[in-house]
Amino acid sequence: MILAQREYKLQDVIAFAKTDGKFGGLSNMAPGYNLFVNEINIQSSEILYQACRFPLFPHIQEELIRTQNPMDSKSVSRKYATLTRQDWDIVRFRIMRWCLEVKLIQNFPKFSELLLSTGDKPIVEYSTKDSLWGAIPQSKEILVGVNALGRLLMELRAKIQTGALIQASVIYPLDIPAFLLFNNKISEVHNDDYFIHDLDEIYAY
Ligand SMILES: Nc1nc(O)c(N)c(N[C@@H]2O[C@H](COP(=O)(O)O)[C@@H](O)[C@H]2O)n1
Repeated sequence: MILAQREYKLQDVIAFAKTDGKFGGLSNMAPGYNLFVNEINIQSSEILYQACRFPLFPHIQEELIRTQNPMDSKSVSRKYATLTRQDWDIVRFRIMRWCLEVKLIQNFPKFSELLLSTGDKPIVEYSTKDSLWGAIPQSKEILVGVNALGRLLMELRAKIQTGALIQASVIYPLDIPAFLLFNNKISEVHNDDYFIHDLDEIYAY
Protein backbone atom coordinates (compact mmCIF):
# COMPACT_ATOMS: atom_id res chain seq x y z
CA MET A 1 0.00 0.00 0.00
CA ILE A 2 1.19 3.50 -0.81
CA LEU A 3 1.34 5.48 2.39
CA ALA A 4 0.53 8.82 0.83
CA GLN A 5 -1.73 11.16 2.73
CA ARG A 6 -4.91 12.20 1.03
CA GLU A 7 -7.27 15.08 1.53
CA TYR A 8 -11.02 14.54 1.70
CA LYS A 9 -13.89 17.03 1.72
CA LEU A 10 -16.12 15.91 4.56
CA GLN A 11 -19.29 16.70 2.62
CA ASP A 12 -18.25 14.45 -0.27
CA VAL A 13 -17.39 11.30 1.66
CA ILE A 14 -18.92 8.49 3.67
CA ALA A 15 -17.24 9.01 7.04
CA PHE A 16 -17.55 6.67 9.97
CA ALA A 17 -16.10 7.13 13.42
CA LYS A 18 -18.04 4.88 15.74
CA THR A 19 -19.77 1.55 15.44
CA ASP A 20 -23.26 3.00 15.64
CA GLY A 21 -25.08 4.90 12.91
CA LYS A 22 -25.79 3.89 9.35
CA PHE A 23 -22.15 3.17 8.45
CA GLY A 24 -20.87 1.97 11.82
CA GLY A 25 -20.56 -1.57 10.47
CA LEU A 26 -17.61 -0.40 8.36
CA SER A 27 -15.57 -0.09 11.54
CA ASN A 28 -13.44 -3.05 12.55
CA MET A 29 -14.84 -2.52 16.03
CA ALA A 30 -18.42 -3.15 14.92
CA PRO A 31 -20.25 -5.96 16.70
CA GLY A 32 -22.42 -8.35 14.74
CA TYR A 33 -19.68 -9.46 12.32
CA ASN A 34 -18.30 -12.61 13.88
CA LEU A 35 -15.49 -14.44 12.13
CA PHE A 36 -14.44 -18.07 12.10
CA VAL A 37 -10.81 -18.86 11.41
CA ASN A 38 -9.36 -22.32 11.92
CA GLU A 39 -12.73 -23.10 13.51
CA ILE A 40 -12.19 -20.47 16.17
CA ASN A 41 -14.91 -17.90 16.79
CA ILE A 42 -13.50 -14.39 16.73
CA GLN A 43 -15.74 -11.51 17.74
CA SER A 44 -14.60 -8.89 15.22
CA SER A 45 -12.12 -8.09 12.48
CA GLU A 46 -10.23 -5.88 14.93
CA ILE A 47 -9.57 -8.81 17.26
CA LEU A 48 -8.49 -11.00 14.35
CA TYR A 49 -6.12 -8.28 13.13
CA GLN A 50 -4.66 -7.81 16.60
CA ALA A 51 -4.24 -11.59 17.01
CA CYS A 52 -2.19 -11.63 13.80
CA ARG A 53 0.38 -9.34 15.45
CA PHE A 54 1.49 -12.12 17.78
CA PRO A 55 1.73 -15.35 15.76
CA LEU A 56 4.45 -16.81 17.96
CA PHE A 57 2.60 -16.13 21.19
CA PRO A 58 -0.57 -18.23 21.37
CA HIS A 59 -1.21 -17.14 24.95
CA ILE A 60 -1.46 -13.53 23.76
CA GLN A 61 -3.76 -14.56 20.92
CA GLU A 62 -5.90 -16.35 23.47
CA GLU A 63 -6.04 -13.29 25.73
CA LEU A 64 -7.01 -11.13 22.75
CA ILE A 65 -9.75 -13.46 21.55
CA ARG A 66 -11.11 -13.98 25.03
CA THR A 67 -11.70 -10.23 25.43
CA GLN A 68 -14.64 -10.47 23.00
CA ASN A 69 -14.22 -6.71 22.83
CA PRO A 70 -12.18 -4.86 20.19
CA MET A 71 -11.19 -1.91 22.36
CA ASP A 72 -10.06 -4.24 25.13
CA SER A 73 -8.10 -6.21 22.55
CA LYS A 74 -6.25 -3.04 21.59
CA SER A 75 -5.29 -2.58 25.24
CA VAL A 76 -4.01 -6.16 25.36
CA SER A 77 -2.01 -5.50 22.20
CA ARG A 78 -0.46 -2.39 23.67
CA LYS A 79 0.53 -4.35 26.77
CA TYR A 80 2.50 -6.80 24.62
CA ALA A 81 3.64 -4.32 21.96
CA THR A 82 7.29 -5.37 22.24
CA LEU A 83 6.33 -8.89 21.14
CA THR A 84 4.73 -7.71 17.90
CA ARG A 85 5.98 -9.67 14.90
CA GLN A 86 9.10 -7.98 13.59
CA ASP A 87 7.82 -7.50 10.06
CA TRP A 88 4.52 -6.03 11.24
CA ASP A 89 4.95 -2.70 9.47
CA ILE A 90 5.54 -4.57 6.21
CA VAL A 91 2.70 -7.10 6.48
CA ARG A 92 -0.02 -5.35 8.43
CA PHE A 93 -1.84 -3.81 5.48
CA ARG A 94 -1.98 -7.19 3.75
CA ILE A 95 -3.20 -8.69 7.00
CA MET A 96 -5.88 -6.02 7.35
CA ARG A 97 -7.01 -6.66 3.75
CA TRP A 98 -7.25 -10.36 4.53
CA CYS A 99 -9.22 -9.67 7.76
CA LEU A 100 -11.68 -7.51 5.81
CA GLU A 101 -12.09 -10.19 3.15
CA VAL A 102 -12.84 -12.74 5.86
CA LYS A 103 -15.34 -10.32 7.41
CA LEU A 104 -16.97 -9.92 4.02
CA ILE A 105 -17.39 -13.52 2.94
CA GLN A 106 -18.56 -14.67 6.36
CA ASN A 107 -21.05 -11.81 6.69
CA PHE A 108 -21.79 -11.40 3.02
CA PRO A 109 -25.39 -10.20 2.83
CA LYS A 110 -25.03 -7.59 5.57
CA PHE A 111 -21.51 -6.36 4.86
CA SER A 112 -21.77 -6.33 1.06
CA GLU A 113 -25.03 -4.41 1.26
CA LEU A 114 -23.41 -1.89 3.60
CA LEU A 115 -20.37 -1.47 1.35
CA LEU A 116 -22.49 -1.10 -1.78
CA SER A 117 -24.73 1.43 -0.03
CA THR A 118 -21.76 3.81 0.00
CA GLY A 119 -22.10 4.13 -3.78
CA ASP A 120 -18.99 5.51 -5.37
CA LYS A 121 -18.16 7.93 -2.59
CA PRO A 122 -14.82 7.86 -0.82
CA ILE A 123 -15.00 5.93 2.43
CA VAL A 124 -13.07 7.51 5.27
CA GLU A 125 -12.48 6.47 8.86
CA TYR A 126 -12.89 9.75 10.71
CA SER A 127 -10.44 9.92 13.58
CA THR A 128 -9.19 12.62 15.87
CA LYS A 129 -5.78 10.95 16.28
CA ASP A 130 -5.12 8.19 13.76
CA SER A 131 -4.03 9.60 10.40
CA LEU A 132 -2.70 6.22 9.23
CA TRP A 133 -5.80 4.05 9.35
CA GLY A 134 -8.10 7.04 9.12
CA ALA A 135 -8.04 10.75 8.40
CA ILE A 136 -8.19 13.58 10.90
CA PRO A 137 -9.90 16.96 10.62
CA GLN A 138 -7.71 19.78 9.41
CA SER A 139 -10.62 22.20 9.41
CA LYS A 140 -14.39 21.89 9.66
CA GLU A 141 -14.58 20.72 6.05
CA ILE A 142 -11.31 18.90 5.36
CA LEU A 143 -9.98 15.53 6.57
CA VAL A 144 -6.36 14.55 5.96
CA GLY A 145 -4.74 11.16 6.39
CA VAL A 146 -3.56 7.97 4.73
CA ASN A 147 -7.00 6.54 5.43
CA ALA A 148 -5.65 3.03 4.96
CA LEU A 149 -8.79 1.39 6.32
CA GLY A 150 -11.08 3.47 4.13
CA ARG A 151 -8.94 2.68 1.10
CA LEU A 152 -9.00 -1.05 1.80
CA LEU A 153 -12.78 -0.86 2.22
CA MET A 154 -13.08 0.92 -1.14
CA GLU A 155 -10.91 -1.77 -2.71
CA LEU A 156 -13.21 -4.41 -1.25
CA ARG A 157 -16.28 -2.54 -2.50
CA ALA A 158 -14.80 -2.51 -6.00
CA LYS A 159 -14.25 -6.29 -5.81
CA ILE A 160 -17.94 -6.75 -5.02
CA GLN A 161 -19.01 -4.32 -7.74
CA THR A 162 -16.98 -6.19 -10.37
CA GLY A 163 -17.99 -9.63 -9.07
CA ALA A 164 -14.40 -10.53 -8.20
CA LEU A 165 -15.50 -11.44 -4.68
CA ILE A 166 -18.78 -13.24 -4.35
CA GLN A 167 -20.59 -14.96 -1.56
CA ALA A 168 -19.19 -18.41 -2.36
CA SER A 169 -15.61 -17.23 -2.26
CA VAL A 170 -12.79 -18.85 -0.41
CA ILE A 171 -10.19 -16.60 1.14
CA TYR A 172 -6.75 -18.13 0.99
CA PRO A 173 -4.16 -17.66 3.72
CA LEU A 174 -1.52 -15.04 3.17
CA ASP A 175 1.83 -16.21 1.90
CA ILE A 176 3.81 -14.68 4.73
CA PRO A 177 6.01 -16.30 7.35
CA ALA A 178 4.32 -17.47 10.53
CA PHE A 179 0.72 -16.81 9.57
CA LEU A 180 -0.42 -18.71 12.62
CA LEU A 181 -3.31 -18.99 15.03
CA PHE A 182 -2.67 -21.02 18.15
CA ASN A 183 0.46 -22.52 16.65
CA ASN A 184 -1.43 -23.79 13.59
CA LYS A 185 -1.07 -22.42 10.09
CA ILE A 186 -4.09 -20.34 9.21
CA SER A 187 -5.98 -22.28 6.59
CA GLU A 188 -8.47 -21.36 3.88
CA VAL A 189 -11.48 -19.46 5.13
CA HIS A 190 -14.91 -20.25 3.68
CA ASN A 191 -18.18 -18.39 3.82
CA ASP A 192 -19.88 -21.35 5.48
CA ASP A 193 -17.24 -22.03 8.10
CA TYR A 194 -18.72 -22.21 11.51
CA PHE A 195 -17.68 -22.22 15.09
CA ILE A 196 -16.64 -25.61 16.44
CA HIS A 197 -14.18 -25.08 19.23
CA ASP A 198 -14.31 -22.78 22.17
CA LEU A 199 -11.05 -21.65 23.63
CA ASP A 200 -11.10 -24.20 26.40
CA GLU A 201 -11.12 -26.96 23.83
CA ILE A 202 -8.27 -25.82 21.64
CA TYR A 203 -5.50 -26.92 23.93
CA ALA A 204 -7.04 -30.37 24.18
CA TYR A 205 -5.98 -31.05 20.58
N1 LIG B 1 -11.20 3.44 18.01
C1 LIG B 1 -9.90 3.44 17.61
N2 LIG B 1 -8.94 3.80 18.48
C2 LIG B 1 -7.67 3.81 18.06
O1 LIG B 1 -6.70 4.15 18.92
C3 LIG B 1 -7.33 3.44 16.74
N3 LIG B 1 -6.02 3.43 16.32
C4 LIG B 1 -8.39 3.08 15.88
N4 LIG B 1 -8.16 2.71 14.61
C5 LIG B 1 -8.34 1.35 14.23
O2 LIG B 1 -7.40 0.54 14.91
C6 LIG B 1 -6.94 -0.48 14.04
C7 LIG B 1 -5.47 -0.35 13.84
O3 LIG B 1 -4.85 -0.69 15.02
P1 LIG B 1 -3.29 -0.44 15.23
O4 LIG B 1 -3.16 1.01 15.52
O5 LIG B 1 -2.60 -0.86 13.97
O6 LIG B 1 -2.99 -1.32 16.40
C8 LIG B 1 -7.68 -0.33 12.76
O7 LIG B 1 -8.82 -1.16 12.81
C9 LIG B 1 -8.11 1.11 12.77
O8 LIG B 1 -9.27 1.26 12.01
N5 LIG B 1 -9.66 3.09 16.33
